[in-house]
Amino acid sequence: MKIAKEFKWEMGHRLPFHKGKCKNLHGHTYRCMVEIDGAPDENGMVLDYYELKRIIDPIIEEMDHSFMVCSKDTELMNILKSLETKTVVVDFDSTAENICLYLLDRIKKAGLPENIKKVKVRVLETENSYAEDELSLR
Ligand SMILES: Nc1nc2c(c(=O)[nH]1)N=C([C@H](O)[C@H](O)COP(=O)(O)OP(=O)(O)OP(=O)(O)O)CN2
Repeated sequence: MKIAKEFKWEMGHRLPFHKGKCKNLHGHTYRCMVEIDGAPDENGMVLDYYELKRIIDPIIEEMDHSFMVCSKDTELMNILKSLETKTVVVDFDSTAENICLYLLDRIKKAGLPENIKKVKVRVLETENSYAEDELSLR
């Protein structure tokens, strides 16, 4: 049985390697759908939506109203440091695909109950495009 919940955050980024407009500093209203797959418990719940929110919200909160920057983007790292603005420093370029893998890793590390066998994350950068991947937990 699968259940899912959608989360949303505002975040700036840039893709320094990009030949088009995405090399510029810009932001998105990101959305992600977190889907978990497992056996329902004796109350008929795979996981209480409240519990799912309790696990995922802190990860989303770290990114909300921040600027995601790759540690190799030294020019931008220095600017963000001088601005003393909220940043999320990562070791990858902030493509939707990489953010999706990042979220899967963070969710795995946050820990989900034993009955959850799989987690799937879909990251939407715009209304019209998404990246999605899934992870087996057991
Ligand atoms: N495979 C990927 N392609 C692109 C990514 C990405 O993460 N993975 N990212 C970008 C840019 O960040 C860009 O901001 C988003 O591009 P795009 O979807 O083309 O944005 P638009 O607003 O122009 O498009 P809509 O049609 O409004 O969705 C580029 N490519």
